[in-house]
Amino acid sequence: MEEIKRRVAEAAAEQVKDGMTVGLGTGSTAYWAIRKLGERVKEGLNVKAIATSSRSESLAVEFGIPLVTFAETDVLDVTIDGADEVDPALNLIKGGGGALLREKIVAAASRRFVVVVDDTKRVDRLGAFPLPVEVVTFGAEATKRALESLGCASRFRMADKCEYVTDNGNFILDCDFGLIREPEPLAQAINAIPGVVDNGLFANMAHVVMVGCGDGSIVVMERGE
Ligand SMILES: O=C[C@H](O)[C@H](O)[C@H](O)COP(=O)(O)O
Repeated sequence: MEEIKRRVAEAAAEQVKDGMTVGLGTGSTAYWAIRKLGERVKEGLNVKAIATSSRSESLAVEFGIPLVTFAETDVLDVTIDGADEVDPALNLIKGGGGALLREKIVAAASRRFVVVVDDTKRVDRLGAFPLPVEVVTFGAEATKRALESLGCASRFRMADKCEYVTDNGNFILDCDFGLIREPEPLAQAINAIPGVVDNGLFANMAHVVMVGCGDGSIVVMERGE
């Protein structure tokens, strides 16, 4: 599995060109893209990057990738990130690693959003993977009840017996909505709840999904406009 992730993530990192500003995703697949980009920087590739989490920021520093901020950057040329589920229309569930908010900000600011996954992430319909929703800590129980009124069962993500806290100081509620018929309206309904910061549904955002398969091939799914 690691080999499949490595191959697909490195193939995406190979597409980065000199002078680009790159969004660095988060997770075990994005790791390989960051690592490969670091190797290319050592060979002379000139890029700048914005990371989607403190973990990826540390990796960028470790691998020698120069970092910038949104104070210096309006638009990123490309972002390479993983996903927890991908449907045939390239809608995604993300946030299994808790980084969904920064990932969505970075993806939304990118000309091209490239998603790298292994083929176990492909589904006909999103929702087997519980949808991560980032909520502010104040009133989190009330936000949980409001979310459940939309028709899900939810639980706070835990880390070492305490609520998991995101890079932004918020909690994550993992929400089981069952299979999701219409991702975009659900994403909007969730984000309309006071206390919700954002959710892990990335509807109509990915431009390309690169899928690493067990036989060594890479399937490229492009979004139809
Ligand atoms: O918050 C984490 C991100 O959305 C990840 O990109 C996602 O969970 C996929 O991670 P992995 O490549 O480790 O399966």
